Amino acid sequence: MRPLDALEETIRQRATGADAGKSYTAKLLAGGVDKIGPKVTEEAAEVVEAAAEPGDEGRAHFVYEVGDLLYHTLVLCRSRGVDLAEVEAELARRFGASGIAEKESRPKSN
Ligand SMILES: N=c1c2ncn([C@@H]3O[C@H](COP(=O)(O)OP(=O)(O)OP(=O)(O)O)[C@@H](O)[C@H]3O)c2ncn1[C@@H]1O[C@H](COP(=O)(O)O)[C@@H](O)[C@H]1O
Repeated sequence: MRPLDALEETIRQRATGADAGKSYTAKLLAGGVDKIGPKVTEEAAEVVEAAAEPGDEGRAHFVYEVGDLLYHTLVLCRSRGVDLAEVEAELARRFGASGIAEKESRPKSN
């Protein structure tokens, strides 16, 4: 299972009865979009800040912050009842619309 899928599954489990006192995810979900929305905004700003940091340390910090943003975005999706698969289907639809998927799957002619 991809880490993103495993994370989505954990978030799904937290949405069904986890203790908001013990689980940060359950606490966020209990607050709904009003609570999770500002966290996504905050994490997005931290991603952009980290993107400007130089060197290996800056790069590692950027990766860390992107992880935070993906986590909070998945929690927001759960709050709206949206699965990652639905977002992936939307991205796939765009590939279809732009013809990129077709071009990539086409055998290369020399
Ligand atoms: N990936 C994450 C993850 N990324 C970030 N965070 C939490 O997000 C919070 C962000 O930090 P902040 O300082 O901005 O927030 P805070 O001040 O602690 O809290 P608030 O501002 O929201 O009140 C921290 O508490 C982090 O621990 C995460 N919490 C949980 N997960 C995943 O979710 C799983 C379930 O977690 P629980 O629901 O806590 O059991 C974990 O095993 C992880 O896989």
